[in-house]
Amino acid sequence: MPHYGDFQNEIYFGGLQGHVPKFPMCYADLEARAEKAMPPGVLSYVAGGCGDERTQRLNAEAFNHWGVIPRMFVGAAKRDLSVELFGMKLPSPLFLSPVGVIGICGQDGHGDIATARAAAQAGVPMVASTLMQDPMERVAREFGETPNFFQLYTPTDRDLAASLVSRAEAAGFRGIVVTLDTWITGWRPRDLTTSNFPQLRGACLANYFSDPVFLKLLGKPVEEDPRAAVALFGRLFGNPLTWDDLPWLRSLTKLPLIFKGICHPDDARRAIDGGADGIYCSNHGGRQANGGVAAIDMLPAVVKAAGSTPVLFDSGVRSGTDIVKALALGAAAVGIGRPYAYGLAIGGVEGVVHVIRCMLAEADLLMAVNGFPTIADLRGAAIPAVPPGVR
Ligand SMILES: Cc1cc2nc3c(=O)[nH]c(=O)nc-3n(C[C@H](O)[C@H](O)[C@H](O)COP(=O)(O)O)c2cc1C
Ligand SMILES: O=C(O)C(=O)c1ccccc1
Repeated sequence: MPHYGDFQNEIYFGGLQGHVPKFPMCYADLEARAEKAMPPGVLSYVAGGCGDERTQRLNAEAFNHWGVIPRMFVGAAKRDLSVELFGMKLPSPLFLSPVGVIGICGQDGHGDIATARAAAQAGVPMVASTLMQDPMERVAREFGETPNFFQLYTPTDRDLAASLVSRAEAAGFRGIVVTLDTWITGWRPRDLTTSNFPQLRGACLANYFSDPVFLKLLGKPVEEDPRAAVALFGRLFGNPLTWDDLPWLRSLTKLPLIFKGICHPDDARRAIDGGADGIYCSNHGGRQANGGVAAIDMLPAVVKAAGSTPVLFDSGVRSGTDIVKALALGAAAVGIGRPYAYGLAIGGVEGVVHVIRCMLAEADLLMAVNGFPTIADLRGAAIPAVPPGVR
């Protein structure tokens, strides 16, 4: 079985033939290339976050709070990065987090389709946002063997919510991720400065505009009155859910149901008691609330509270090293948001696959060097980087 880390040999041996990689090899270079490739409005929307973005920065920096101590004489010559999630065997623990403008991050305006193709090629699940530039049924045609998930922004209209979920089931998605932290958007100075919110300009609304319940509520074809259609989206988008809504959400599907945006152990416990199959620990990459704790620092308590229920994680993951740390802190699977959006912007399908390959190669080689042949071996291996008492 080939290892993800073999990508390194491919690059060095390619160098003997005079080749150097076409795409950036680290996050800083990736970001810099994407800044040149993306239209300013899309770039600021993707790159930005809430307030002065201190939580966004802290998400990435806080990985420095944790470290893995290397183990010797393990001989981790063979590694297995596969995980089992909701009864599905995945070749790696990485997934692509939902990005509700991915449809317009690439050069061709069909970024959801490109991402789905990259997911299929790399064997890495895509969590597809409710906000898509092409309808979910079209995007799902690209999935191949890779299981993928549908992320629901629960609209205020319950029939519309039910319709979106049943369409996702029919299209072949393998789980439903309900995002809880974004029924209203956080204060985002970069977008406010330019009065720019892509969805309110009609971008990425294909799942609404193709939905029978939405069209019935609109009462006329979208083409007849596009402004009214966007306005209706604006009115229906955000549902400030409470615990009372949980039984209804659970009743919508028999697929695995995962709640995204959970950072408090009590919320994890209560969601599991209410029938959640998975908990998704995330602070939305610092886009929603500023001034909070870094997501990675909240992961251990959420994992402990979740017990045997799998905990997915994202926010601030920028490298394979970060993936390894999140796994060591108990994540069942680890997501990336901005990194693959930048990959798409600079290289389409190939760019996303490149970002995935770099992340997994680094994670695999780190596990080799540190003596952890499987993810199960990694569990519990991360400790605070500054041991108590030293600070
Ligand atoms: C441009 C952008 C759009 C996003 N759209 C969604 C979305 O539609 N649904 C959702 O649940 N999360 C959304 N997120 C949050 C991501 O799923 C994820 O939590 C976050 O990007 C992780 O942080 P990272 O970007 O630091 O990796 C979005 C993030 C970005 C950057
Ligand atoms: O921008 C976001 O982070 C996001 O998740 C979103 C997507 C659509 C509408 C509002 C917010």
